[in-house]
Amino acid sequence: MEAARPPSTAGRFVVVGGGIAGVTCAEQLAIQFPSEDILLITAHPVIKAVTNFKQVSKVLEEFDVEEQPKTMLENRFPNIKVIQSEVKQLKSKEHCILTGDGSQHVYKKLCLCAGAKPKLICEGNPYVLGIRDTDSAQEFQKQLTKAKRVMIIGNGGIALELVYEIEGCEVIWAIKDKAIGNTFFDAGAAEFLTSKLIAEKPEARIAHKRTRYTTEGRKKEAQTKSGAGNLGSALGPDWHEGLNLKGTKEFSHKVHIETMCEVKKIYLQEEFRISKKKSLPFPRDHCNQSVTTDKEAWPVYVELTNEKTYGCDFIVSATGVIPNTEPFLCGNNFDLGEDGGLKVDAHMHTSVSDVYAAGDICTASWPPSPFWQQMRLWTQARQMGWYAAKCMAAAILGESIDLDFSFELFAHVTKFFNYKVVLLGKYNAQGLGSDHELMLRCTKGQEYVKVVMQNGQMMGAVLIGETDLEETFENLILNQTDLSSYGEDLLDPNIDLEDYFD
Ligand SMILES: Cc1cc2nc3c(=O)[nH]c(=O)nc-3n(C[C@H](O)[C@H](O)[C@H](O)COP(=O)(O)OP(=O)(O)OC[C@H]3O[C@@H](n4cnc5c(N)ncnc54)[C@H](O)[C@@H]3O)c2cc1C
Ligand SMILES: NC(=O)C1=CN([C@@H]2O[C@H](COP(=O)(O)OP(=O)(O)OC[C@H]3O[C@@H](n4cnc5c(N)ncnc54)[C@H](OP(=O)(O)O)[C@@H]3O)[C@@H](O)[C@H]2O)C=CC1
Repeated sequence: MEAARPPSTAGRFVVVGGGIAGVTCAEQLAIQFPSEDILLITAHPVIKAVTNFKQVSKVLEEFDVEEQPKTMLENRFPNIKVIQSEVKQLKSKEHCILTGDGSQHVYKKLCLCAGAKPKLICEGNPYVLGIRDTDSAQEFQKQLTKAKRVMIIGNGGIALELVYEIEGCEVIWAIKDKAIGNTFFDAGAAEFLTSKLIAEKPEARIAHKRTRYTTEGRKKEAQTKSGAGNLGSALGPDWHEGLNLKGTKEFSHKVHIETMCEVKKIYLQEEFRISKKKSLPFPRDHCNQSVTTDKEAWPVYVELTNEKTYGCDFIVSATGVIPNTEPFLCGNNFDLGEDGGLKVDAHMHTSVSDVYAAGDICTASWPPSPFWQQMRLWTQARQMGWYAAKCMAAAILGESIDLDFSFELFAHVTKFFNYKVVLLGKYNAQGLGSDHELMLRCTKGQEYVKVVMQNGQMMGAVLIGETDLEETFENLILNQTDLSSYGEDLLDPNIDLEDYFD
């Protein structure tokens, strides 16, 4: 492909953030403008790079993610210069950013990819941990090695992974909902998975084809003190693989689930003792014993809204994320989404001139395709970073650009409880109201297949286990094939759908 003309506007392309979104954006800009310097500014000494990218179907993709020292990126792309420094202030009117090392960088187009941070149930409590980056994951591991009981709050991705991975430590899992995994599953899929949580873990794990995560860069940079506070990039698939998530005891799983409750109050040991002396009415714990009879003196106690109180060694707040817009974007006039992200239009452009955003920091604010929704995931960070670079280039070159195809259909491949999990389209009938029907096929311990249908057309699907249906279903959703004549036969395992539709 012929290299694009160097843009004439003053300043250069600047990307903030060394996570998947920022690195992908910088790489793509470097490819499009080989004779231009691209500046990547990131708070952390290691960057995240996508490797072994494979488009496995129209929308489903597989890739590995590596933590790398910044020099590896600079060697691969000599026109990318990485500066390790925290951005302290954006002066959008002047088109410049100020960094912690006292420098000022003028940009012609800027892409903000500063990610997000954990939204904790309580700030400043040393017993409440959030997990975001390698440093916080290591801190969690350190605490776990001394723990007999931990409490996990939240019902999304991190909680699902932790309750399955933690061994040798009692887990009390408190969720707001009736069933586990509300961000990914309905009650049926939750029930299918729950049996796996109660069973002993098999010795050998099944290897699944999926995104992999390696920390080569981190090992190489192990001696480097990041000084980046909590500004590391987010972990991702298989982040726990290299960590020994074992407590002090010898059993594998011991998970107790408290449903439909939230945290009412957290007491440190001393506060708890004082309130006990005042003989407040103490709720009962999961063994149906009053906590007052619990012989253990726990460092921290959690009172739930269902009137139960549990003592534990520490609490993991796996309660979602908040986009990293504070404090460095203060004083600029960004439109924010309800979730606190920078609103971006169909060209990944924010409400501020020449400023784009991608990944966890942004809130997609274009009218979405009927089968897509934003979720703060690795795949979307990569797709947005790549597409943002394309849009920045198109704007400089005065070209038009259509919304990328990856935003046509939501597609996520992951692994929960050692099952392969594929989510497609409106997999939980999001936004479809009551005007839809569900079809199910389930073989206990083996597979769970759910499709969401509307007017005889497939709108979404949840595939758990080795179903091999993802590509066919992807096509059925994208093509909006009329499936009304198949009725329940659509999920008949004796019918080879591929023969019909591929
Ligand atoms: C524990 C965990 C497990 C996950 N598992 C999965 C999974 O299995 N599958 C999946 O798809 N997704 C998963 N995710 C989500 C996924 O990791 C994120 O959606 C994705 O990595 C976000 O990428 P990003 O580039 O937008 O942000 P980040 O990776 O957070 O990168 C942000 C970058 O910005 C830098 N930065 C921040 N502020 C500043 C500043 N002021 N100045 C300079 N630099 C700054 C940071 O140092 C960092 O380099 C997981 C997340 C977590 C926390
Ligand atoms: N395999 C994968 O794909 C994984 C993906 N991730 C991603 O990493 C990011 C962080 O993960 P995670 O923290 O689990 O975030 P998620 O957004 O996945 O889940 C947050 C959970 O916490 C609940 N919650 C929010 N506030 C409270 C509260 N005050 N009290 C109790 N529960 C609360 C939410 O309920 P509600 O929805 O009702 O608000 C939701 O169940 C997410 O973007 C996630 O998608 C993480 C791990 C694995």
